[in-house]
Amino acid sequence: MSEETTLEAYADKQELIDNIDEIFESTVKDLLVEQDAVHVVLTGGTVGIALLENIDPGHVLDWSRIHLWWGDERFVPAGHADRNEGQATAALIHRLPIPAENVHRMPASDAGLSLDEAVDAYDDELAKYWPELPEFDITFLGVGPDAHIASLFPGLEGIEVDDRAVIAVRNSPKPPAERISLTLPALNNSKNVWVVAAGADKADAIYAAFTSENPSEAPVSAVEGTEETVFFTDEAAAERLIEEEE
Ligand SMILES: O=C(O)[C@H](O)[C@@H](O)[C@H](O)[C@H](O)COP(=O)(O)O
Repeated sequence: MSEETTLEAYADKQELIDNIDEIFESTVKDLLVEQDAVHVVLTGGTVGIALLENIDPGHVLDWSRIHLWWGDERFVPAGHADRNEGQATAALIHRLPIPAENVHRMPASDAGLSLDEAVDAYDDELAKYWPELPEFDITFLGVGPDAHIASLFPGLEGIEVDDRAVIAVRNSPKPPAERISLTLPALNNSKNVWVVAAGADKADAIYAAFTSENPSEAPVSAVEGTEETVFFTDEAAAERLIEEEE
């Protein structure tokens, strides 16, 4: 973890997602002044979806220049309640004036592709924009109580992959078992990596993020954006770190 990694702990989950809303708007606005398009990676999970629901519809952002990607997806049929993209669509995307071609969903399991073919298809989609590693602007990541990020879980081989941007996951301990995930090098090749977590059940994971030196045990400890890495949490999730400082 780099020195550029910071922790912003808010009183509770609502304060956390309200602040992310403001920071997201101002960061995207600033980026749109400097560059033609802004690429944002979304995450599933409770806070990841709650923050999308909370995005103020009054924001004046040029959504035609904003692209949405996913850090991971559950490999289930389209329309299944587990789909991260479906939850994100219901929470935010359906109310955005965003062109359909800017929303880069990972394939569903009923799209006529095997899991490996679906992984290749997402790789091809990324390659339309970046020949090598994707260069995202903002990457949101939730974190599990076991310290996983995206679908990179402790003890599984996915966290070690460093030669491709997208992988198939077949043995996720968090159901469903089959998933598609970006790899650590792809997630970390983002200007801003923003980890979001709330609740006391995340306290061990957030503590590990700042103290572990073993990504295989605590994948979240390996996140690092190219410019900035911020952990946005509530006080409950940051409790062990806060206690240590006192
Ligand atoms: O598909 C998923 O499950 C996620 O993308 C996953 O990485 C999630 O962000 C964390 O598990 C946190 O989820 P919770 O906030 O629900 O604990």
